[in-house]
Amino acid sequence: MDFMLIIIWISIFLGWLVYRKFRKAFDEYDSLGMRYEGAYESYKGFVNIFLMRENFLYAIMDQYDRFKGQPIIPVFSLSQRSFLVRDPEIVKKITIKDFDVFVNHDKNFNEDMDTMQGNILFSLTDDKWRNMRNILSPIFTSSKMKMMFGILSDCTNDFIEHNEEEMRKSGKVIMNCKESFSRFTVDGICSAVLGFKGDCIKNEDSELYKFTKGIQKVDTMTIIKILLFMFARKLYVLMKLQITRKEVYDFFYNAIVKVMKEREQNGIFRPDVIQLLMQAKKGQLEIQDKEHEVNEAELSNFSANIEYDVKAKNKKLTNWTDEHFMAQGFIFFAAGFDTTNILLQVTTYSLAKNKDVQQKLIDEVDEVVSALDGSQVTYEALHKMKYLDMVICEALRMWSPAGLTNRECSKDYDLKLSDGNTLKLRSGDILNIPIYSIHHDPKYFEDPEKFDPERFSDERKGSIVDGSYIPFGSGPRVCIGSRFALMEAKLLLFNILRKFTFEVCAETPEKFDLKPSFANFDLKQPVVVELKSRN
Ligand code: HEM
Repeated sequence: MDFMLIIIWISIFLGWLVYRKFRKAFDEYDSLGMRYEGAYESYKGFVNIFLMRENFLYAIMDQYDRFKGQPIIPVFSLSQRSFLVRDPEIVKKITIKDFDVFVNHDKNFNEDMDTMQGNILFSLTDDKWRNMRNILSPIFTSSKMKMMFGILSDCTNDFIEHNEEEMRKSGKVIMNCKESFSRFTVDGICSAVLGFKGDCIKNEDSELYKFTKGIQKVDTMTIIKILLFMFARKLYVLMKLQITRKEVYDFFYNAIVKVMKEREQNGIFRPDVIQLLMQAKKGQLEIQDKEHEVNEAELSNFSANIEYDVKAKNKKLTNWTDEHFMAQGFIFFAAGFDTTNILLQVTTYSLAKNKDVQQKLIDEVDEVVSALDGSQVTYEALHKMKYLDMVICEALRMWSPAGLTNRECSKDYDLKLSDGNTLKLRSGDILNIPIYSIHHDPKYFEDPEKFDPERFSDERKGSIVDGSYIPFGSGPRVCIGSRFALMEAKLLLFNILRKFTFEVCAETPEKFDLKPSFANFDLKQPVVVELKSRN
């Protein structure tokens, strides 16, 4: 038989299998007495995302918009019952008030799927998560951030020197923000987490940079593996498949496990995350009491998160190995460079397009610079900058690099809804929290497509509905790296605006959109701006 014909028959068969799953899932929803999108529309949406015709965040937003007035929508999922949360009250309930019922993220991404990704903090569950979160939390307190501030300042200086050099050579700098900021964030995360200088900013041909670009690449092979895991899990496990490619695993094994051993043997100390992981592993790292209180300097930070106290119920439960700590190093690295890179891109674009906002920010930068009297900006001075925080908050609202998170329900639970109904949740149900959609809902943010940092001014921020602004998630499971990301982005923006302005140029896109993808937040058109010297 013709090879093409076989492929067509296999595709039809797989399509039918998927459709059958949809039908089965929706038969379940009929008893709930709620409106939901029919099997055919959901199937179409799912296929569009998987064939990379649309970005998943836009598809979710479409669904979110079609069900105005409904606090929660039953949605299709391949494995268990799944819902899309539309009401910030529910967000608060499941992430904070009744956190103990909703401790875990969707458990689908587990050790069976990938030994490394299944052990990252995001994937760990129940007491294992509690225990690891407790171990890791001290790494991200303000005192440790201050320790890493110097490391990041060095990377910032490299960035500025590199662009000044470019300006001297060519008279102007047309900056491809994705490229430039990802070189900066790889250098930053490399020095802060892995403890070695990446040199990606200054070395155009950096091998490390080429390698890191491929770390999170979702290629056809990865999609096939994910589908196989979803539809034929036993076969996937039998074939010993992994999502993380071997070269990525080996890189982190050498950079973390081997380095930890070397440092241990030779008594080497460096002020980086590996060192903190080594201390954490031995139980030598604790949050000082005063660090539980919100740091005075951080009170002006609207987007900074408070660390919750989460204690594992069974303290002796875990036998962590070096590989478990390697998984945490990996996620700090992987989560650290892409998210902050996106934040920097969208902020830069918004500043170039909104000259009045940029000028106001430059005025604040200049005020701080004159108070510094020629010295480098400090951690405290940076965190007291209110307008810088407002600008970052608004960029995170409009284009939060993590547009979706979720919680899994762990037992039967009556979810009381604002429309007076009760949704009877079952153990295993997934509640998706569409961060991007909520941030763009005019009910919570008037004129949501307008870039308006004033929403976060002292006068107006009080009117933001609790649970509607969640760029880093919410509750005890909130992003552990938020302080690091904010510090890194603010530090670079401060130092750039000290010397340059961002200008729209011929290559700057008129508007920006997300690239079609089923997992990634990536911009369709590269953000390009001109850097103009302020002298
Ligand atoms: C602008 C930058 C970032 C954004 C917008 C962001 C956003 C998020 C969100 C929305 C979550 C899920 C929270 C929830 O479910 O409630 C999360 C979790 C997480 N993030 Fe981030 N993140 C950023 C940067 C970082 C950085 C720099 C790191 C590490 C250095 C990091 C490490 C993590 C980890 C480990 C988790 C899992 C936490 C847990 O399950 O306990 N993130 N992040």
